[in-house]
Amino acid sequence: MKPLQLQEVVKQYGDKTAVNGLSFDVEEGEMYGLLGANGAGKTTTMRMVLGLIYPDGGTIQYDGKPFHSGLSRIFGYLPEERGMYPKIKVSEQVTYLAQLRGMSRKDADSNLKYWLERFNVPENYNKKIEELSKGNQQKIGFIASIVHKPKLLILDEAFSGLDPVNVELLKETVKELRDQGTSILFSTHRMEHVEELCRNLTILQKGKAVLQGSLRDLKSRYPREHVVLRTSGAVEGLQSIAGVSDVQRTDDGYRIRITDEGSAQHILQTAMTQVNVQQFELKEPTLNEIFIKAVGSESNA
Ligand SMILES: Nc1ncnc2c1ncn2[C@@H]1O[C@H](COP(=O)(O)OP(=O)(O)OP(=O)(O)O)[C@@H](O)[C@H]1O
Repeated sequence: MKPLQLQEVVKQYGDKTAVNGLSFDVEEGEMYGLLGANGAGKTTTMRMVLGLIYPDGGTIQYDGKPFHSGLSRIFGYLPEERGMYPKIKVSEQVTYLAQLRGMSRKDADSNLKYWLERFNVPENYNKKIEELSKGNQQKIGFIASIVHKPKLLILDEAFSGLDPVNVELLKETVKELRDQGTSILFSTHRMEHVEELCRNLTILQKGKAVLQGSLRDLKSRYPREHVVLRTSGAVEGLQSIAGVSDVQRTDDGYRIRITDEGSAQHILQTAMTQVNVQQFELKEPTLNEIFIKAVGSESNA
């Protein structure tokens, strides 16, 4: 039984179709990536999964069952727009939210203290949200979404507004929760985070899945267009090899763009006849390149 299963889900706002026939599953202990340009339908999908809005078509199932009110206990949600009350103290707010999700005040308080320590902000316990920096508010929002140990964690742009050290801290935490069995639905505009954290993903465009599957499969569907060459010196004639579209000199070799994978062998042969080749690599496309190809110029959907 899958913790989360969407089948042909549709959401209309008037005559605008925000989500159009979307299907995907999230396994136990899996972090699933939801990507798409602004307005593609990511937040709408998450809000449907959380039961905050209802689909106009299709089904959403949790462990094989439809939505029911008891699910709020297993959900954790970090919305894109911070949903915290500015005038209320961190301790009161986070423990209250955890109690709404079925945790005792005592357990919520000790978990909150644990996470504040882990995130190096124990002094925030007695502060009001409005007294905190934007990044620290984000951390408290994140703690509020996990303090009650949810089974299904929904993270909408969870790392936005954080400095690189804190992004690492939250990434490590998310990986730990995933490895402990939490199912995570994760939306972001940062492709490298999806590459690092998610095995499976959907790229949405205007509410439709334009690309879907495992990162490995998606990468294998797209041609490899970059060659990295490290050499002992300069190589003549790279630009004139058939299929080479761009040659850039780097500190210790070349970065070459090709339009045909077959030209990679010719590049290697050409280099080997002239210099010592220290590295030769035909690079897989990055998710960023795949995204741009899939969504392309229509990214302002
Ligand atoms: N309450 C609403 N009423 C009307 N239209 C809405 C509403 N919420 C979202 N939409 C529309 O539905 C589409 C999908 O919006 P959604 O917020 O789900 O996109 P998103 O992928 O989360 O975008 P972003 O990356 O900008 O957060 C957009 O065209 C948006 O304008």
